[in-house]
Amino acid sequence: MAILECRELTKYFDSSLALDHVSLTVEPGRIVGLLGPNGSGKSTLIKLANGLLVPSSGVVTIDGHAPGPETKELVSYLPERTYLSGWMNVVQLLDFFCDFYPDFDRDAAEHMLTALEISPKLRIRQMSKGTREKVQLILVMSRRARLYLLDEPIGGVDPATRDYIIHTILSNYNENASLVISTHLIADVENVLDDVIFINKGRILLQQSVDQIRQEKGCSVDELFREVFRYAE
Ligand SMILES: Nc1ncnc2c1ncn2[C@@H]1O[C@H](COP(=O)(O)OP(=O)(O)OP(=O)(O)O)[C@@H](O)[C@H]1O
Repeated sequence: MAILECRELTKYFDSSLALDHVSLTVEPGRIVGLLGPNGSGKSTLIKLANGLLVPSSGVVTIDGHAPGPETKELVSYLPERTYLSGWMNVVQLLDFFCDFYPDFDRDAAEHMLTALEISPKLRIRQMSKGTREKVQLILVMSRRARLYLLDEPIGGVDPATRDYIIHTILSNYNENASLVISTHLIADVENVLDDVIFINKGRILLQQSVDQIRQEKGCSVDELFREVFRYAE
């Protein structure tokens, strides 16, 4: 069964259409790039999957269930904006995640924080944007979840560290889990993606595996994205 499924998922904000009859599936064990320009509906889709928004029509399910308390145990979510309190330091954040999430692997988180030389005493409000993103991503990826929904995880991280982060994190997560990464930094993530979903103005333009794209179209995801969006209305 698909871990995430949307059928004809539609979301209006007042009269403005943010998602327009979106149908897609994410299978277990896949790393999926949700790729689209600003305002294309990526965050709206992820929030609907988390139950933070309610669909105007259509359905979203996680492992066959509508978003709710049951699915929150399966999903580890990295929101677009931080929800962590500025006064908390890294140790307090680790304590918080341990208390809150039974599936949190504290050793794995500590290991990644050490690898990235992030001091345990550092408070959220003292962190640079990039460091804050690294810490949040480590916390979210240290849960042993079935589905990770990452909304723009690495926008503030410098390009030299992005690759390292992506690989550190991917070498620490459960291979049977699925990952949806929303980003417009395609070149940085395309080597780790199994599938891509292109979204524009609330509509899915393409859902395909990266291997298929390379074989059939003979180009990289980044090149195809530029091509498709050049002609998108
Ligand atoms: N709470 C809201 N109220 C009204 N309109 C909203 C709200 N949230 C999103 N929208 C609108 O819905 C559309 C999709 O927004 P969304 O945030 O999902 O895009 P996105 O692809 O995540 O963009 P970005 O890459 O800039 O984060 C946009 O036109 C946005 O202005």
